[in-house]
Amino acid sequence: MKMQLAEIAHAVGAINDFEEWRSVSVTSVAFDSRHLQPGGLFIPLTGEQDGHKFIQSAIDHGAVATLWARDLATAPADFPVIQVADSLKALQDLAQYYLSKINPRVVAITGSNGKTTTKDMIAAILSTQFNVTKTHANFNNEIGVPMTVLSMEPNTEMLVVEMGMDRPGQLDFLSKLVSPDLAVITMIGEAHIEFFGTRDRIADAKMEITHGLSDDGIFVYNGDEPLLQERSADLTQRQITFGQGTDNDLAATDIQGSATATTFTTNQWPDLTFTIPMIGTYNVNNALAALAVGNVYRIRPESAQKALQTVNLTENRAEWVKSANGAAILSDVYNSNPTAVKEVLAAFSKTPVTGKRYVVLGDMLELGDQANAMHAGLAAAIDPAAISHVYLVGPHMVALQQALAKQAPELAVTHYESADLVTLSADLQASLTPADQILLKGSHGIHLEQVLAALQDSPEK
Ligand SMILES: CC(=O)N[C@H]1[C@@H](OP(=O)(O)OP(=O)(O)OC[C@H]2O[C@@H](n3ccc(=O)[nH]c3=O)[C@H](O)[C@@H]2O)O[C@H](CO)[C@@H](O)[C@@H]1O[C@H](C)C(=O)N[C@@H](C)C(=O)N[C@H](CCC(=O)N[C@@H](CCC[C@@H](N)C(=O)O)C(=O)O)C(=O)O
Ligand SMILES: Nc1ncnc2c1ncn2[C@@H]1O[C@H](COP(=O)(O)OP(=O)(O)OP(=O)(O)O)[C@@H](O)[C@H]1O
Ligand SMILES: C[C@@H](N)C(=O)N[C@H](C)C(=O)O
Repeated sequence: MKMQLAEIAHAVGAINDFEEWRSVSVTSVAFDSRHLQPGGLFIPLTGEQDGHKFIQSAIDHGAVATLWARDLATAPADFPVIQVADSLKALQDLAQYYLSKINPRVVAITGSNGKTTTKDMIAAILSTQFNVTKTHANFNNEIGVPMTVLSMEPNTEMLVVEMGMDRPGQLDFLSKLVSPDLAVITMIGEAHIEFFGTRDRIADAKMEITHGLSDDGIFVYNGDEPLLQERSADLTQRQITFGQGTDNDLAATDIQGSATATTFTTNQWPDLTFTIPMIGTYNVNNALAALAVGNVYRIRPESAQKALQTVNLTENRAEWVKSANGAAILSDVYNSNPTAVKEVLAAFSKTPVTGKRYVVLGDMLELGDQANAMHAGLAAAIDPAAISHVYLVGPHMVALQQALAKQAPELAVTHYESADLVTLSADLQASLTPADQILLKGSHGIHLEQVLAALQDSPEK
């Protein structure tokens, strides 16, 4: 980005006199002083601590100006300051201004699972023809979305933005913040169901992503999900469905999976075989969503085919890596919820292996009073003929341990407390041989990435 301070001050409703600094040029923004680049605007946010206390660190890292939502008397002397009432709102207002200035077409993606993967796939396909800016990693909330907007280069033609939520109203806000031209819902699962109670209410909240859609906007959604089909009937915008069902506008046909890649054809382009460098039928759905979006923007299917084949995916989403002793690790440690676990277990249990298959499952968080039943319910997705040993981590996983003791008493199952990741890692290192495969999946808050790092024999990520 490149804006002068005067422009920024007007966009955020500055309440101080900034005239002497009006021509200071800003080329980036950061809310963490440690991430500031020279020429950056520091945006002090309040988390556990008050970000304002890091202003000197911001200046040391190259900040040329700062927002300030505190008494001006506490601001740094002789340094460009824009005083605002609320720095988070100022960040959001600045993003909305910058978005209108660059004026890209906006594709917004949400869903209980698959947001990040689908975002990466859509960006890869659109990048074959357009200048694309996409969400960095998982920056998908009321801070992450404005940061994504402000990361756009001036020549950005397409903005591909991931939107997350764990409460009603959040997607309504984010959708109205960026006014998408096209909105995608990947699927409805059980993520954050603790705060909704039912999948119906999750679907209601996910549909909020259409609230910012213009009348000529487009809604792309998983046509296999009845909760979305029901709700899409209320929309006037053009709709495109994708999924496995043959009645979808874009349906997968002839899916063939291997450990490291999945191929499929579609009803729209029956003579074209698509390949994605990842495991799982569920990722075919993510690819279908991306193909549907590419088709809206007239990307040739052959170009989309090539883009999917080499898509650069965000780490720890069913990513194959090697352990220090050569065993194959399927790292799916970013997050977890029941549908995601069942999907990846189904795929992992079919992968060819010469040694044994091990599974490490960490607690699935934010499931509320359904947690015990949902953890026990995973037992049906664990095939003792395919899996040699199940390692469970966290208090909720005791319910799965008990269910497996009844369902498959012969299956080796070991349970660890959340604090015992070092012990778990040591036990795994003692068991794994180069011929084995191991799946790691757990909620963000269980931090199985620590086990991953131990098995890769690298410093904790
Ligand atoms: C509020 C905030 O700024 N949080 C960030 C902060 O965390 P924390 O509060 O622990 O930091 P501190 O108290 O230490 O610091 C306070 C501020 O001071 C800054 N600072 C600190 C030290 C220093 O030396 N210099 C500094 O300037 C600091 O940056 C703070 O601003 O700091 C962390 C480290 O920078 C940040 O990671 C943290 O950011 C939070 C996680 C955040 O929301 N970041 C967004 C950019 C984002 O999108 N993060 C995503 C995860 C989003 C997510 O969880 N999405 C959910 C769905 C949506 C749920 C929604 N309700 C929500 O709350 O998110 C999902 O399921 O996907 C990501 O990180 O991947
Ligand atoms: N379409 C899908 N259906 C079911 N599960 C999926 C789907 N896509 C991905 N997953 C599962 O969800 C995990 C996270 O994928 P991804 O990060 O793309 O989703 P996300 O919605 O961004 O997740 P989060 O909300 O945790 O950031 C994957 O590793 C996989 O286990
Ligand atoms: C990534 C974050 N929003 C999230 O989903 N947290 C849950 C509770 C987790 O820790 O898995």
